[in-house]
Amino acid sequence: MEGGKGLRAASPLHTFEPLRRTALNRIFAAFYTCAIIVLLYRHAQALLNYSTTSLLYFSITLSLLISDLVLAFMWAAAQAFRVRPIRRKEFPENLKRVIKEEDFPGLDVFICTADPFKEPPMNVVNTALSLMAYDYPPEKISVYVSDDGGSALTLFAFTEAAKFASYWLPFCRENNLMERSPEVYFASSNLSWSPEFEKIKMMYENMKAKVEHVVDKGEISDEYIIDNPHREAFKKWTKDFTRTDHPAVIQVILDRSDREDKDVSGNYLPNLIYVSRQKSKTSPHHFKAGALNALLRVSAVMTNAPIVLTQDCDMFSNDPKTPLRLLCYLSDPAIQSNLAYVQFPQRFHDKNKDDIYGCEYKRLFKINPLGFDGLMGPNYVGSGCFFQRRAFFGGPSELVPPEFDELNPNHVVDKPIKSQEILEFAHHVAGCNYENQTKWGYLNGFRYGSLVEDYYTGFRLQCEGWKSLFCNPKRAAFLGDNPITIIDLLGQCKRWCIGLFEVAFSKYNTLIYGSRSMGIFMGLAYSHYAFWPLWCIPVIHYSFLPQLALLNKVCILPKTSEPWFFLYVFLFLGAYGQDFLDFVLDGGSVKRWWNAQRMWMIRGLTCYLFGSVEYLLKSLGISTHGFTLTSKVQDDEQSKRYWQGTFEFGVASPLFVPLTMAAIINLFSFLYGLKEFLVGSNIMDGGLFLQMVLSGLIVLNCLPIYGAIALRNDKGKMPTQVTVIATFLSAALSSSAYLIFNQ
Ligand SMILES: O=c1ccn([C@@H]2O[C@H](COP(=O)(O)OP(=O)(O)O[C@H]3O[C@H](CO)[C@@H](O)[C@H](O)[C@H]3O)[C@@H](O)[C@H]2O)c(=O)[nH]1
Ligand SMILES: [Mn+2]
Repeated sequence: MEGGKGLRAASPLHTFEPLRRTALNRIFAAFYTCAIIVLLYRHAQALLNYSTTSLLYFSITLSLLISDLVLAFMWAAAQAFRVRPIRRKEFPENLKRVIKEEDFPGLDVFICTADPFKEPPMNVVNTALSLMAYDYPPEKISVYVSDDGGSALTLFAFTEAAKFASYWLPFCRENNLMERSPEVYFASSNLSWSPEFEKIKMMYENMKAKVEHVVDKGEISDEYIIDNPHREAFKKWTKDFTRTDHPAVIQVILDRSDREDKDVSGNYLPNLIYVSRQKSKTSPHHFKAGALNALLRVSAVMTNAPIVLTQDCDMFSNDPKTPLRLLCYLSDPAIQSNLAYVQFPQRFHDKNKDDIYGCEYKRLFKINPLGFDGLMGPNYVGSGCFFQRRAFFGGPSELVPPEFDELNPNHVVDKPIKSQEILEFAHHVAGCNYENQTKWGYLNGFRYGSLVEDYYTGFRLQCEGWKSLFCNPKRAAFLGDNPITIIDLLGQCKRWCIGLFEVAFSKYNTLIYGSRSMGIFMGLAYSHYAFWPLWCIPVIHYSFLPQLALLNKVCILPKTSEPWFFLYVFLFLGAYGQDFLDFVLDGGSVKRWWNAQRMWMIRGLTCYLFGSVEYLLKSLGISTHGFTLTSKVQDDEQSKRYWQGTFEFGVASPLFVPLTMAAIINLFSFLYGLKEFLVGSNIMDGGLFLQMVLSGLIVLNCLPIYGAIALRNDKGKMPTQVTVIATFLSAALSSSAYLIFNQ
């Protein structure tokens, strides 16, 4: 099929094709729907026959019904992704026929960082360098670094990076490098040696050592800022300057209009601007969304490029031609006029190993691997996403103008960025009280009100009538790291759960408001994520109830001799099998899929549950919950264990208690069932077969947890405290179950 109408068919800029599995998906969905209806009918019938059964049986059926309803809802919502999957392709090589390089749009890059100790400044520098070195006219690029931690260490790292950039950028261009993050490039194995290479490598190592030394010491001694034009800026870090209370610091580190800021080969360098917005304990700062809105304004005042790229500090560019792929869509007037954003996937820089935490789940969770034309592209996932600036100011047909004309997306900046006037105004719009009584965060810019500001903003923009695209080239556009300890991973996921519920239960809820604004399929697709934490209901039910029943020889799932048995088998294999196929057809390995489904189970027993509870407490006003940063520091020992495929527990967190309990109870019920089977009791014919299989599957999933409880002695093992508490609670739970089942 042909995209980009009006272009010669011989040289399209982009195309898309529906995937072959579409028809199969739809047929399967029809069958599966029937099966779900039959299952619900079975439950309803059992409930109605209540008079002839016991209260116990009634409650078990009711609780199974509730979990199955959640499963059915999640399954139905996920079908929105499967009705019309497409795959897109871009042809950047055809661009030169439609657009000249001097007509390329300007690009403002936003890099967010918030804490020099959790997000090492050298990582942030590498991200920035990889983007500054894009294969794009450097005079069209401006890189803005948002430092929410307000740290002089970060500013220092960037003043050093700027010096290095004037060597690094020409080096990348002349050698046509693909990896333009120096750290990644120098660590890669296929390097060709040359004197020039040796020189630049030395330079990088020196800069890195210097920056890391300063960060380790935690302060910048005077000797380091000698001859530095930024000395004045460092003076802003007075005694009273704290991360939560400080004035705005905006420092132009590289200025492309400055004749001195050229690289060693005489080419322009991109603008590089350090921004730390003003913070005060008395005004809300809205975390990352607030930081991005401050950047939207500061960049509007200084450069106002029509395209904005948002980037987390731990995700670097892996393909210098990425912006050209974007242009393939923007050069198509039919698409350009209502396109809010193009999202690129962020893959994990995983050294080709299988990640025990199934890191690909992040991809499956947030980015559907396919594009959904007419129905959906993807949601915005916070990083690796190019926006049209215009999208932040009202729907495609009506502009919601900002307070000042200077912030209007159509405004043309006609003064140099270092001029007094521009700098003063930039500081003004970065003020902590600037947003009071304005539309920022509500009608303009990144939206406030949810800890998943990315998901929420993408959703709201699409409700306004904007479209989005998913661009999934073979070579990943961005690579980054993922947490290597399970507590970091679950903490991150808990924050997402709270944020998603904030959207699900707001007046902009995805199901009603979403379906009304964008149609039922989009509403469902967004709901699949908004109600994500609900997974904890079926996961917890199916991890405890059938097992406790098994321990008491009570049969709560169909017997092998009943026709219902086949219904259960179909429902289970159908959902699991389709998930497996989607994963594998998209290039995932079997082992990765296994890891990903294990993490799904673990999340169900941990962060989905705790996230839901914390959301509840938060909405009752009992507790508050902020944006807890994910740590990007890689402890050597932890890294080693992680890459050996060992789960990293280590901290005594309540999050691990229900998980350990499930591990214990499933092990016991499975062993009990096995014993009964071996001594020849008729428990299998009695219908406990499904319950046995379920326990067995969970035990298999829990193998690393048994290891962490009993076999390991390193720092990452399950803390004894957790094991003791979980054992105690499991004993209490099974005793109560015994009393209930045998009353
Ligand atoms: O007050 C804050 C908090 C965070 N950040 C930045 O936000 C980014 C994401 O934070 P991180 O701790 O890495 O969270 P993750 O869970 O890894 O982030 C995912 O989830 C977030 C929403 O919860 C999205 O914003 C991110 O883009 C997405 O990668 C980082 O660059 C931070 O520096 C800020 O700028 N200000
Ligand atoms: Mn992150």
